[in-house]
Amino acid sequence: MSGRRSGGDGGGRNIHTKVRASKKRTESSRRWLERQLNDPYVQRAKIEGFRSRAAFKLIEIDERYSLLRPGARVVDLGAAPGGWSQVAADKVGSSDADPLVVAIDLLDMEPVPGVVFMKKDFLDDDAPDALKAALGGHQADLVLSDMAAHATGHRKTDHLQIMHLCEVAHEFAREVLAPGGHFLAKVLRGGTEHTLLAALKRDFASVGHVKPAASRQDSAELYVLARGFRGEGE
Ligand SMILES: C[S@@+](CC[C@H](N)C(=O)[O-])C[C@H]1O[C@@H](n2cnc3c(N)ncnc32)[C@H](O)[C@@H]1O
Repeated sequence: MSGRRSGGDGGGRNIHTKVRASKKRTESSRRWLERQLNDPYVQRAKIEGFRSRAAFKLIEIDERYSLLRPGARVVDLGAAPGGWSQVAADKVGSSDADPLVVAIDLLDMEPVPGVVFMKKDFLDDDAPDALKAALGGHQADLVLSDMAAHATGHRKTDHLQIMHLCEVAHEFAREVLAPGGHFLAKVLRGGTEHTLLAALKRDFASVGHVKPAASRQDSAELYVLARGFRGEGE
């Protein structure tokens, strides 16, 4: 009788698979760390007190399109850790006494002055009403979505997940935006973003894609910007 137990080979293969997977994880963590250390936006975010390098994407888009006007009401979907909320609150002049920015995320977020935050899944049925209540019955001038589901690494799946978030965000924007309001949302290149553009063109006067410099050039990330909401039912 062989000294090997029947599970021996399987166990051995399992260990090799685990070692390979662990090496792959270590390698990708090493690459991530290297990228962080060499990323000028990560350094700038630290120096300028922003929670994320993503803050510079919104700053850059706003410099080009003037979306964040003083007094504007903003909804920030997928807000954590809070870079976009910081930028929005600062530019619209939001304060805790008169908050103009409402934010939501699955994850917790350290408080940002002038931002009403709720930890919640935006895809929950009651999320739109909770956000509207936080807006105190006011319409919004800008709906932002930087939401991204946890990446699976499967390009098509990641693309479809983010497009779904974006479509639901568009539906929400139709319900809360004031006429003339704007919608900015993250998408990933991959095919169906043109369907979304067509849907947005029915509701907004001007629709297009934006790729800010702070968005990594080797990533499929893009932002769809729809300006000049025509108003519900038009
Ligand atoms: C790229 S991060 C946002 C970064 C943020 N704009 C900033 O400047 O710090 C994407 C966020 O989307 C959130 N998210 C993804 N799916 C969501 C969902 N269904 N509901 C709420 N938040 C979601 C994630 O938890 C994550 O924090």
